[in-house]
Formats: sequence, C-alpha cells, structure tokens
Amino acid sequence: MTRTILFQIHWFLGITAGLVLAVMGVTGGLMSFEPEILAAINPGIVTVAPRGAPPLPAPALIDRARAQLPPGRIVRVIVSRDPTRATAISYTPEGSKEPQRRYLDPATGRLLAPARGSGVFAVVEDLHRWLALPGHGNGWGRQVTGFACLSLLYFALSGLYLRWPRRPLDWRSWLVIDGRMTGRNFYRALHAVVGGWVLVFYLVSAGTGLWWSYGWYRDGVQHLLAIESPRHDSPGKPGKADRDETPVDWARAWTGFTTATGGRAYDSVTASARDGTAVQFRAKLPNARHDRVSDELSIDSRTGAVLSKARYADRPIGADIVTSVYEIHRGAYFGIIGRVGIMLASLAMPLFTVTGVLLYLGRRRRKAALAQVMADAPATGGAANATTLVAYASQTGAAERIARLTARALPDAAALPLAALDAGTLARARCLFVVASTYGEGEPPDAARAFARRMAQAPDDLSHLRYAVLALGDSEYADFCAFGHRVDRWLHAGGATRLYDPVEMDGEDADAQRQWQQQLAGLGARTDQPDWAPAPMTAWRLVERRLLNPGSQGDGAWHVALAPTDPAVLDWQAGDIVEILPEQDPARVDAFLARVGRASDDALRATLMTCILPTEADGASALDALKPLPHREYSIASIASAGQVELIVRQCRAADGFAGLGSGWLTQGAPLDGVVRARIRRNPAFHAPADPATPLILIGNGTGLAGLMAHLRARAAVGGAHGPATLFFGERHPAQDDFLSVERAALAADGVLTRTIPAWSRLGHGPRYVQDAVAGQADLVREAVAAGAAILVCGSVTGMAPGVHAALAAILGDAVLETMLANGRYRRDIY
Ligand SMILES: Cc1cc2nc3c(=O)[nH]c(=O)nc-3n(C[C@H](O)[C@H](O)[C@H](O)COP(=O)(O)O)c2cc1C
Repeated sequence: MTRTILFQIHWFLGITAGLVLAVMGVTGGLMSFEPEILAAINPGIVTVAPRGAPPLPAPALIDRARAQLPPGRIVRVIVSRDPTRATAISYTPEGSKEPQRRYLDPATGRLLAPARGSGVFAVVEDLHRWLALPGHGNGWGRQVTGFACLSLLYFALSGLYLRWPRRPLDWRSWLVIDGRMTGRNFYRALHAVVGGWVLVFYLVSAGTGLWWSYGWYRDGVQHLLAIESPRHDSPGKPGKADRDETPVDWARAWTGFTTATGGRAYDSVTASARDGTAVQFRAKLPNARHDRVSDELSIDSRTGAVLSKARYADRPIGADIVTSVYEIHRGAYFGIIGRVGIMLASLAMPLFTVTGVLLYLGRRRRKAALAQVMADAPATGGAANATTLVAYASQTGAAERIARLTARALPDAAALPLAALDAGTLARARCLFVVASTYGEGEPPDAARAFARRMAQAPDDLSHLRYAVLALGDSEYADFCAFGHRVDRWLHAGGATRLYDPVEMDGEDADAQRQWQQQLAGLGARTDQPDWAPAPMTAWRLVERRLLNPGSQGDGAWHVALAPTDPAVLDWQAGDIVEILPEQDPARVDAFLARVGRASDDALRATLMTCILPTEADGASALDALKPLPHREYSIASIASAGQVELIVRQCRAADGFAGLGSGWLTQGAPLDGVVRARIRRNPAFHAPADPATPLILIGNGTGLAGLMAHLRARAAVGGAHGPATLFFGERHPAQDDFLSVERAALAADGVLTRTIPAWSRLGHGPRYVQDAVAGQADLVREAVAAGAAILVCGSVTGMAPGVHAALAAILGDAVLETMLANGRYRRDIY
C-alpha cells in the first residue's frame, strides 16, 4: 500500500513538475561553470594579458571606472590578486533598475568592451530561478520553482524507496545498467540506475534550492543550526538594498577595509554597496575552496569605521553552512568534484523527465488494454460461489487483462486479485488459474506482497485443487518470471494438481498468450474467441493428407503436410508448434445462414468462412461486428530440413456435430494443394536438451507421437553419437493405430530409437495406458534418470499427462521431478 501511494505520487508529480525540473536542471548545469565559460569566451575582457605593472589600487580603479562609464551608481566591485583577471564593476545606469557588469584592465583602469554571453547567462539565471516569468523573484515563477524543488526532494527519496534492491549490498544493482536491456526496460534502468548515481547531488541541490523559495525553510534551517541572525542570502545578484541611491565613498570604505584587515593579501575582494552607506567586503582567502571561504567585513563608507567583522577562521560550522548555501547548492563547497558532479547531475535532469514520460505512456497503454477488456467483457460471476477462479497479480494491468480474458473464456469462472485468495476461497475452489507478473528483482507486484508473505507458510491441504500458472515477466531480468514460478511451487507443495507446466510470457509475447489460450481450450474453455494476440500468418500449401489409422475404433488420425510458399519460414526446432488459421466448414456456414434467414446472401457466406459464427445469444447486431476465427495449434512432427511441416491431426467433432474447426479444416475442408494460412511458434518449453548425448525418455499417446517423432528425427538428422532414446507410446490397438511404425522401425535399426514400450488400450493384455507402461518400467526410468536422461511428454492433458506425472512421481519422487521440471529435464507439450 505504501509503495502504491508513493509510486502514484511519484508519477503524478513527475508529469506535473518534470518539465520545470528539466528546465531548472539544464539551466543550473549551464550556470555551474558560468565564470569559466565567460572567461573562456571573453579573452581580453574577463581575462587580460599580464602587463608586468602592479594593478592599480581599488579606489583608483573605481575612480577610473566612474570617469568612463555613463552616469549611474556603482554597486559592486570585484578585484582579484591574479593579474590576468580583469576588475569587475557592477553599476546601475541612471534611470535603470538593472545593474550591469563591465570590466577594467587592472593595470591601467581602461574600460574594456562589454563581455559576450553575459546577457544569455542573465536569461539562463532567470529561467533557473523563476522560469523567467513576470514578477522576477517575487512573482509566481518563484513559487513554481520552489514547488519543483520540493518535488525533486520527493522524487529522490521516494525513488530510493521504490527501487531499493533485494540485495542492497550488491553494488552492481545500484551502479550498473545492463547493456542488454532494450525498450521499456532500458528506460527503466536509466531512470533507476542513473537516479541512484545522482541521488546525493539532487538531495543537495534541492535541499539548498528551497532556501531561496521559502522563508519558513530558511528560518527552520537557521534554527536547526543555531544561527541567530537571519541572512537572506541571494546568490550572485545585487539585492534590493544595492539600489539605495545614497552616495557611497568607495575610497574611504576601502581604506577602512585595508586598515581593519592589516593589509592582508586576499585572492579576491568583492565589495558591495549595501544598506545605504555601508559597504560589505567579502575577502576570499588564498587557495580557498570556494568563494565563501572568506573574511567578511561591513565598513561605514562615510567614516571608514568597521560596522561588523567576521573572520572565516572564527566562523562556526552552522554559520559556515548558512553563509555558503549558494556554494553548497552549486557543489563548489565540496571542491571541483562537487561542482562537476552537480553540473552533470543537473544536465541529466531531462533524462528523468523523458524516461519517466515514456514509462508512464507504456503503463497507460497497458491500462487502456485492460480497460478495453473490461468494457468488452460481460461481468464474470462473483468469486464467492465460483469453483473456477482466475487470480491475478498485476502491477500495470497486463496480467489482470489476461486473467479477465481467461475468466471470460472459462465456464462459470471468476477473476479476482491474488490477494483475495484466502484459505476459505482456496478450500472452496476446484480449479485455479493464476496469472502473475514479477517485479523488482523477482518480487511480486505491490498488490500481491501480502499474499507473498503468506506464501512463506506452507499452504493448507490443496489436494482437491487443479491449477495452472501463467507467469508474466521479462527475460531481460535475471529473475525471469520468478514470482509466477514461486506461486506454482507453493500450490504444488500444497498438493494441488498442476494442469500444465507454468507458461512463461516474456514481455508482450504473443506466442505465449496464444499458448495459454490454447491450453485453456484443451480444458474446455470457449474456443470461439478471437486470438488474444494477433499473429501474422503466411501462406502454406497442403501437400499431403493421409489417414494413418484406417479401421480404427477411434476418430481418424491424419498425416498432414504443409509446404511453405516462402522457404524463409523453414526455421524451427524439434518441439516447436505450428499455428494454423482455419476456415469454417461450408456446411456449418450454410446451416447458420438458413437459421438467420440469409441463405441466399453469398457475400455474407464468403465473409463468414473466416469469422466466428455468432450465437443466438449474441443478437442480430453481432453480424455487424464479426470477429475473426481463432487459430489452432499442432505439434510439428517433422524437422525443418524436411522442407515441410508434418502433423498428426485427429479429426474431432465439435459440439454442433460438424467437424472440429481446426481438425476439420486440415483433414477435409482445405483442398489438397490449396492454401492454408499458418505460422511457426517457438516452444522452448518442449525443446530437448542441447547435448545430443543426453538419454531421452519420450512418453506420449495418440497424436502426441508427433512432438516425440520430431525429437527422434532431429537426432537421426544430426547423426553421430547420441544418447539412447526410449519411447513409451499409447494408442488403441496395434492392428490399426500403430502410427508411423515403419519409420520407427527404421529409426530403431539406425540406433536412434533404442526401445519402444507400447500400451494398447483395446488389446486386452499388456499395459493398458501409457502411464501403466511407465509404471511397469520403474527400474528403467530410475536408471535412465540417474544416467542424466531428460523426459519429454507429449499428448493429451486429460488422463495421460496427470497419469504419467503420477507414475513418474511414484518412481522418482516428487522432489526429483520438481527439480527436473525446474532445470528443463522434464518437459511437456500437452493439450
Ligand atoms: C520495475 C520492474 C521490475 C521488473 N522485474 C522483473 C523481474 O525481476 N523478473 C521478470 O521476469 N520480470 C520483471 N519485470 C517485467 C514485468 O513482470 C512485466 O513487464 C509484466 O508484463 C508486467 O505485468 P503487469 O502489467 O501485470 O504488472 C519487471 C518490470 C518492472 C516495471
């Protein structure tokens, strides 16, 4: 909660004060080295060639200045011991209120040409202090910059809190930007890491910047530092008193100063006419770190008497801080490193404004996508009575969006935040889907932190619960999808049954989104929804279609081959998936048209072939907002070098009695040699270990043989030495359903397939299902795993996958299986 509030204020202030701070930062950065810049661009004016002759005494220089300047009043004089520094004279011409600065040759008193750039710096300073708005220091510009200063303090402190790393002693997390990061992650890393670098500088400049904005702040600081006399010290420019018209006797004042300081040599002396006839002298000590390492005297110019005298050596630390606020503000108090640091930090200010805005826009986009889903969605039922729950842990809305789409796809499901998933709700639920993103360094989103703390305890008995997790994350972070995996392990530890291995979604990975959608379809979710993430499909040609199990007691299983029209797409690995965009069965479309009384509407018929057919509940207007058909996906049985995608497709029946959308299209609807729209989806979760020496245990039933065949074919194609491979395969009857037996025999003869252990459910003897075959080979499985085998499972999610999992857990132990799952040695492609 605290984090959420701090964050909301952080971004709200960011979009309001960010621009002002960017202006203040750049102008402040330019001002940091103003004297050096002016000197560099004004040779012969701000700096002069040394002449060998000693400089004229200050009163003589002032007299010469008066003689050469137009009528006006001299308000400040700066003389330097350095013979190459010109004497600076600030004077207010008659009829004007703005002092101007001119320079004199210190050896001759000759008035030099006006310095270039000082006008620009005057504007820069006005921008920095009050955004150059009307009213100068007394207008509302000052209020705006004061507010921006306060905001900067807030940004620095709240930013530190929000980005506090899990391993605070790890200096890399503070200082290093991971160069591999891209897009939003890169902006975020810049924002957070550079923010860490400049944090101290911002605290210093904002903390001192407030000095000129708020009287209460000055009083408070002085009170804290036990300074009695308030001094409203304005940086650099002559104050209001400087404009007092009383004549000043500079010669007498300077004599008083020289007498009072015993003729001591100073680096430079700044004399300002203040408070009527008093002249304030600031004499910078030799080799001083900054301008305020100085003795300060006030001299009555009428008598030369000392009105006040403060030696630097006697100045207490509190008074030193108050006197040096400006020097602290610009970093000079800390020497050249402080000055350079403040300058760079100030110039970096726009970076935070820009990256902050980019991150804000990204979040808005996600929130808008969520709002769209909320607007489209018929409200799902309340969580109180639903037995299927979809819990989300989301920071910027991506996980929540998918959770709501998930709840909408499933019958009688309700979406709820993970935080609402208390023990009672978990006890009532029968099926749980968790969509969880990861934040910080492998941490939960803010709203799920309390739940994450509860996860420190083992859950109550969850053996009644079936679940699946979609973990959102970003692979540019070291702890990729860590929180989703943590939830998965916690539910599993409570005895809940995993329906699918956690799906990892990298950023906005459309593939993972569709994989999740497809898995839900396998669990009875609505399949008439358009894809949650659109996929660009390319044209493939249907080049082969052959029934693999004529005479089978089950539905027909077909060998289907698709060749791409663009060979560039021939690029996949064993374990990958093909997504195809089906078209409607014309008979189904005709039945629909007849039902809605539009049987002769050929244009509508053509359109409907690629669209979801509205139901009666959708109403007549649904025909005006038709949605495209969703894709269907299949495990690829072939390898890319074969030049075609080969599939094993079971022709199934939809609830309306027509052939299933995808299987019907591939096995009967699409014309042979006709075009099928399709695309490859990488499925790293079912890739084999990279080392071909790894022994493989391949387990599958029915069309699941396709995904397993790809791995065997990949090994055969590579040739050379490879580890043994054992295949457990379950089907109905060997007489009709022993798919691809000829090819498997060839693979066995080549030594690629070491052993096949079948399970025939209608044979009447031997193991009935593939899980029974696995259970019957406990020693083989145990020894293979001990020898480093990886287990790959492909086939139906209901029955086969949980049965095989239970058999493996019984043989290997749950902990071993969990470890294999985590390190990629137990992988499944189940549907
Ligand atoms: C500050 C921040 C830290 C993140 N840290 C991680 C991380 O450690 N691991 C990870 O996999 N993803 C990380 N991510 C990526 C998010 O999990 C990802 O963007 C996700 O899609 C956000 O989903 P949401 O909108 O539901 O919160 C991080 C994102 C942000 C903004």
